[in-house]
Amino acid sequence: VSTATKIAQKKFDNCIMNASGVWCYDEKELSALDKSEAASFVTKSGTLESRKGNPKPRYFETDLGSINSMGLPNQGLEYYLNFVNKVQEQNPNKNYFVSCTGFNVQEDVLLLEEVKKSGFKGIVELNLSCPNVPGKPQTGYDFETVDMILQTVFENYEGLLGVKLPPYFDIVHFDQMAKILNKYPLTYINSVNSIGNGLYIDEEQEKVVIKPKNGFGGIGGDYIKPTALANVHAFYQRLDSRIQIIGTGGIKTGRDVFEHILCGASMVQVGTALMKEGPSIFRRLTRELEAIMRSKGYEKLSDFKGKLKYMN
Ligand SMILES: O=C(O)c1[nH]c(=O)[nH]c(=O)c1Cl
Repeated sequence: VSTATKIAQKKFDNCIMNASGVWCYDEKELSALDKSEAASFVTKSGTLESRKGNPKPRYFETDLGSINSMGLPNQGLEYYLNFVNKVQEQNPNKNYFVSCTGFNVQEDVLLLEEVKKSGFKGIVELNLSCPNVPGKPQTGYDFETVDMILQTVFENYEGLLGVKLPPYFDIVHFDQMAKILNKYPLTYINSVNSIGNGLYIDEEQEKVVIKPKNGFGGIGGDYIKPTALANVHAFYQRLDSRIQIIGTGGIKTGRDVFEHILCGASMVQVGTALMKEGPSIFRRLTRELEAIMRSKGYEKLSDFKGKLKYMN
């Protein structure tokens, strides 16, 4: 049987979805994702109460990516749980994600109690890496706190739960974080969030381009793909195989999807490029990935997942 026929017969499970924060603020945006070719969707990170977020302009697109300092604007976790529970009922064969984030461990526990009370059957993404709430550090860079949060959260929460991590830039930090993560019954880790506190400048006006934090914001897009691939692969090398990896960062073509999977990702999420192109991007990325797989004779993701070669 020809390779092409084999691929046609074993269409791989779609593995592409949105990154939290992009095209997922309200029911309208989430419904558009649900209608698209995306494998699933994740909501904007919900907090205990709804939030307006930082003053605008707080998002800016560049040729190579984006800078954002949204400040966690969201409708509140309850809104997202109500909506996703409804959608989940209509599509039992899809696994939906709800993202949430507290400002301390007590809030994280309250959020997960709210999830449990709502009867949510999907996957929770605990965001440990928002870089844009003035005065709040990125939890993911405080290893002891991450350990304490996961220990506390898993004392009571039995559902499917993953964590959204910031990018790390030090091999010892990969070692230390993996050691902590391997202690817990995590469904997955999502690596990476934006690279925090970058600065993009309008040279003509000699000015920053976003209002919050004197122009400092999280960087996404082409700028961060090498960092994202390194984080995905570093955790792939270190985590128990029971913990899946969602790869996020710098994805705008089928090649980028292929590279994230080659580094060990089981699924990928698209942020900046989705913001630029809209939900039709999922059809394009799926087609481009299929073409690459066909040209290499791969039938399913496991044929190449994590199989990045080193130079011997
Ligand atoms: O400013 C934001 O809302 C934001 N922006 C990001 O780039 N990552 C996050 O996790 C969040 Cl929560």
